Amino acid sequence: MILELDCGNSFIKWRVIHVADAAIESGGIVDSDQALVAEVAARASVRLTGCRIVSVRSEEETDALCALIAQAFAVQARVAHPAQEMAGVRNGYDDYQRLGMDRWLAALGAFHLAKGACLVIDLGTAAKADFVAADGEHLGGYICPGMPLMRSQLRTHTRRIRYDDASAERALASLAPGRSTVEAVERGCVLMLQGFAHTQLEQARALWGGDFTVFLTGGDAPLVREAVPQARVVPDLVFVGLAMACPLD
Ligand SMILES: Nc1ncnc2c1ncn2[C@@H]1O[C@H](COP(=O)(O)OP(=O)(O)O)[C@@H](O)[C@H]1O
Ligand SMILES: CC(C)(COP(=O)(O)O)[C@@H](O)C(=O)NCCC(=O)O
Ligand SMILES: [K+]
Repeated sequence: MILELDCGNSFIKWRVIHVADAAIESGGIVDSDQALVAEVAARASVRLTGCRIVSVRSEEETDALCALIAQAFAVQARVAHPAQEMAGVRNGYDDYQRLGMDRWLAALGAFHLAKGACLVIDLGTAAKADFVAADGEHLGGYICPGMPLMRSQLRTHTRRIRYDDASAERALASLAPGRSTVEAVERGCVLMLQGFAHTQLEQARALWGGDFTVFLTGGDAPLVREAVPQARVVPDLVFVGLAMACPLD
């Protein structure tokens, strides 16, 4: 079995898949290396034979995670690295090594699934959009603060915006104009995310008319899915690209 890890800025997404058919054995989301090792050790019933990782964290943090995995599960992790070109997609950055690896792998996965022009909207710590043309040329993209960053900026840089996580969750039962601080902030930030998604769709339409596929991924994808009904919601899009960039057998 193979352990797959997607290390974002806030969370590590993990799953264990079977080598033969890539069927998913188990998976989860954790907020630390230690929690990851504990969860995988508790739930992955069969011994791991390999591990592949995509990380947007520092090299030191990624190396430390690899060392921890080697120690806990006796497997050498393979870390996905940037490429100028892969699986028919050409990296559109001036310096290809600067493109976030999660964005690159999501673009690879999306082009593989769409087999044509595609727009990837990935809503995590940051909100990202990437454009891949029908011929595989990655045209670049956009990075904005995602839901956790918008929320925490308001909480940190104002004196009178304070609320707890439970009331934040309750506030999102509707998107009507807020009648309390928590409703005003939470709903306002969701509308910002939806506005981001709509603007990206407009860009894609200007580029390609109607002939493209929209993918929606990242932990906060559910907050915009109804606002972008034409999008294919693929929560594991980064893992699709990771399997392409780091084949293991
Ligand atoms: N089970 C979960 N645990 C934590 N966050 C979650 C979970 N499900 C959805 N989320 C949302 O996902 C967001 C993080 O998205 P994610 O794509 O994991 O970010 P990153 O890759 O930057 O770490 C959080 O802001 C949170 O709202
Ligand atoms: C933009 C990101 C911070 C997004 O990280 P995430 O929201 O997935 O945690 C990451 O893709 C990154 O560090 N990119 C490098 C800069 C760039 O892509 O231009
Ligand atoms: K991510």
